[in-house]
Amino acid sequence: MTPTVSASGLTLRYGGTVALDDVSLRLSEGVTGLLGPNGAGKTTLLRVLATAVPADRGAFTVLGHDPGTTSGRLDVRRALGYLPQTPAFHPDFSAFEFVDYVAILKELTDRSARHREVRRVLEAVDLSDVRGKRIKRLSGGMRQRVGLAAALVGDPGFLVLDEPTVGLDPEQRMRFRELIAESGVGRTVLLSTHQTEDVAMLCHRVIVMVRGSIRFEGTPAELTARAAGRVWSSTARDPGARAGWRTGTGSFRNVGDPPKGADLLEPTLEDGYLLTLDGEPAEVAA
Ligand SMILES: Nc1ncnc2c1ncn2[C@@H]1O[C@H](COP(=O)(O)OP(=O)(O)OP(=O)(O)O)[C@@H](O)[C@H]1O
Repeated sequence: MTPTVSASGLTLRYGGTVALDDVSLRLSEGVTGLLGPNGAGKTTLLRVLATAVPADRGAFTVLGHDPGTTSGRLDVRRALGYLPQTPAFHPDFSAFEFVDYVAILKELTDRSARHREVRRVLEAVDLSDVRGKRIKRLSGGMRQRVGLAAALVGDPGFLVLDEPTVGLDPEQRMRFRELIAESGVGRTVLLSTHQTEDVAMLCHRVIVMVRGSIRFEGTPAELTARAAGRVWSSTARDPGARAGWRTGTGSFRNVGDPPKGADLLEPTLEDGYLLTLDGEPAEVAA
């Protein structure tokens, strides 16, 4: 697939902390999930790609634009929709007013065309009915949808979403996943998350970051396959297990190096992810 976003050698330090350590990647149309433990550098990578903070070293392009130049940076920002981890809503704004405000910042100067666009994105995230309500009166799920609507203003080709499903109940999360999946049609979406189900359900590619570096890049099926033959059931926690827990049925589910003749279980993406975190060598799948 043709890459729409390419980065090479991105490095960023905060004092003695290396938040990004020589990160290179290629993204294409569709939803790519970014997994990694707390402090792995996910937010930092998203902020760099969203031109919110410059890297110390390295380069990247977004839809052919180079943010290393002043005009290229503007072009990247025009092509970008960014939903940060904690969006800075003005709580007294209505959903419409907030998205309209973002549309003004995105240089949609013609008032009636802009209002049409604001109505379009609010409709796309299913908020038309509450567009006049103040943001402080909306539920957490609705607020996240206001943030997504703001990110979608102007139909950006590259959408960056930082943990958008955090704090949502299962029903809201499912609805939000549907919206992200729709947003990924004909567009490049990079989504950071701690939810392996988000990745299993809606991503066509997945990147795993650990301590500022990319540990794995490939399809969700390839990440799951890393745990093939390495998940098993037992009556007590197995010493060969890198992770193991008692399940609701009373038996143990173990992930790691199974003993001979172990009762193997079907692996999940989470199992592949756990093994990738746990000192597995880096792997970049084609
Ligand atoms: N503004 C900052 N000043 C100093 N250190 C920072 C700053 N932002 C991030 N860091 C550090 O850089 C590293 C990467 O942080 P980052 O927030 O990118 O990780 P993350 O994978 O997004 O974590 P989380 O899942 O908890 O959001 C961490 O060690 C963090 O403490």
